[in-house]
Amino acid sequence: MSSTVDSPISSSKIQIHQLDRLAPRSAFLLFYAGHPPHQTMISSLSARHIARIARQQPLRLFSSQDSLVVTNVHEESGVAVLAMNRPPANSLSLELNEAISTSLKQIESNPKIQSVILASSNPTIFSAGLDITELISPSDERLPKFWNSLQQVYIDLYGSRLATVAAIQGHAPAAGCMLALACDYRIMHGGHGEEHLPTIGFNETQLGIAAPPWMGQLMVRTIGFRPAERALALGTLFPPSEALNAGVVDDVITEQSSSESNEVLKALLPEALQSQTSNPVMIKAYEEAACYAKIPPQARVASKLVTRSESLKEMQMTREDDTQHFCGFITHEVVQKNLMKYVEKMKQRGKAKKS
Ligand SMILES: CCCCC/C=C\CCC/C=C/CC(=O)SCCNC(=O)CCNC(=O)[C@H](O)C(C)(C)COP(=O)(O)OP(=O)(O)OC[C@H]1O[C@@H](n2cnc3c(N)ncnc32)[C@H](O)[C@@H]1OP(=O)(O)O
Repeated sequence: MSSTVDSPISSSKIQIHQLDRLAPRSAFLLFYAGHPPHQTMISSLSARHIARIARQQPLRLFSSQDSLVVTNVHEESGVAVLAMNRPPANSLSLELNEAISTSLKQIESNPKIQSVILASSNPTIFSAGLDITELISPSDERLPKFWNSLQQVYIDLYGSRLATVAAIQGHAPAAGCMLALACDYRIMHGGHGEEHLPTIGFNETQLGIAAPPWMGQLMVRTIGFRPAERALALGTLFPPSEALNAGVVDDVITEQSSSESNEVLKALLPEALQSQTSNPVMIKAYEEAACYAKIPPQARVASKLVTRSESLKEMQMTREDDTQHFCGFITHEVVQKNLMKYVEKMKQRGKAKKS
């Protein structure tokens, strides 16, 4: 039996073949059909349930407003988009980390896809790094789980079989910068005038904490030992042109969006990102992603392994120690005080901005 479901959020039609008998593969099947999935909702619906609803009425699989991550695939070009969608700042909570990892794996399971653009539905913030509220007075149970989820995002992104392109529309401090550095290519927006420059970098020391070794090493591998040593110690946040000069990003786009929307981006971008179809960072990110997608995948992946497998192995070997260090460090009284002060300042700044 086969039935077709009209998706209310995209014009694509989903073929559901004998869904009742495909329980464990239902999410995969739906994803495969080019439909942007919502992790929680798909996993919470049984295949039998989905099939029953599908026969009766149009199926609403997710609402892009409340998805932590929104994705879409464009099989013709082999490119997918995975966009963080956690207002107000895409700060990385346990749940957002898990959603990024799950979505990336789902995209990887589509053999027609060779590249993914990591993006943000927020036009001025790529990601504000770790959700600082996860670090303050944390529970003994959640803190290691949280850190593990971040390590996993790094492992999944850095070791992905896909070519990964970061479309950095706005700020990318700390773990936000880590996400970008774990990609294969980084394109940053040049900002809108001197007063509104986005920045990228590891600013941890400014919070009274230090980037963990694997994050610090990622910067070292990206920009070289001496510049990284200095940037890590000072907690430097690079504005776009400095980020380009230092090699933190590969490209900076200064042109403004045009009024004409790009047809491929219209098909590629999830609903929550449709306002970005004329965005020059997105256009460039798509061009780069499509360019990577044309390279024979075995060769591309083999070359990635040459540069990344050692550090990934090291990460796997030291993962547990790293979690212990992190939990010990974060729960230290002095660190907790520093973090509280930092959050207080952040809130004051927010209030001042709003008043
Ligand atoms: C030797 C062994 C050592 C072992 C140590 C091991 C581990 C240590 C772990 C260290 C790892 C740390 C990694 C991190 O990622 S730490 C987090 C760092 N992030 C930041 O410092 C960013 C803070 N935010 C900002 O600077 C700005 O918000 C911005 C991103 C530049 C955006 O600025 P703007 O556009 O002006 O927006 P607002 O400031 O008004 O923010 C909007 C909104 O979002 C809230 N928010 C922002 N960032 C975070 C965050 N990181 N976590 C939680 N919430 C955040 C902010 O409070 C505003 O909320 P309201 O609208 O409610 O006011």
